[in-house]
Amino acid sequence: QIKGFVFDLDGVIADTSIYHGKAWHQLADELGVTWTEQLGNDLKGVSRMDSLELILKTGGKENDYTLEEKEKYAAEKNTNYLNLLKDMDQSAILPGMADFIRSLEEHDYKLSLASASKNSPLVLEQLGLAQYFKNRIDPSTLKHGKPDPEIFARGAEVLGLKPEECIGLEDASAGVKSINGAGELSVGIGDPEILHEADINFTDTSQVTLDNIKKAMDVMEM
Ligand SMILES: O=P(O)(O)O[C@@H]1O[C@H](CO)[C@@H](O)[C@H](O)[C@H]1O
Ligand SMILES: [Mg+2]
Repeated sequence: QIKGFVFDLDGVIADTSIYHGKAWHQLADELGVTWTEQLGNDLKGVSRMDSLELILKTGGKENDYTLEEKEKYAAEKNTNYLNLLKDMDQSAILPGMADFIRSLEEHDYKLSLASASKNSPLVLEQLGLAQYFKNRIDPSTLKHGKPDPEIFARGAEVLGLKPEECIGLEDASAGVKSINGAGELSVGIGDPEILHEADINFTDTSQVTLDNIKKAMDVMEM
């Protein structure tokens, strides 16, 4: 029986993936690395330093910079990202997500947040959703980032639930892998071809409701 929901943030609750994409694209241009949609997708759900490493590797530049220089570039990207976030308000909550989160609370489901982003407390504040996510996994305490199961496994633990009592929600394939690896039921939001490993697929957040999830679970005879 499902008792809890473990949420990714960027691209699931908040329309912030585009801002991360823009800020990484800006940096890739500066570093002379060709930006592609595929690269943009591959960075989704991946921690800041792992994202930078992925960009450098894509450009064959992974050995061109010292750790110090890499940290400087990562900080530069974050400054650009925070600038893009400056005017963000509750209108950046993805369609249907505020109602969905409220409906979960009304039905006494437990909620936790499993985001790779160190900016998630700020984003939740700006969206006026912080009160729903008191159980937030601090990504700086992780040994391994997504697609490793650690963050979603801890997302269930912090709720005092078993993985099989939880549903994880993600927009990134690295995130779906993490949910599956943790033994939770995975809901993939976005292109079903990219998120083909998800147990349940919705093309966009407006379809994510308790009813639709129950219907999909009935189809899976869960
Ligand atoms: O720079 P933070 O905001 O700490 O981490 C971000 O987390 C995002 C996933 O939610 C990921 O897509 C970005 O590449 C990463 O920079
Ligand atoms: Mg995401």
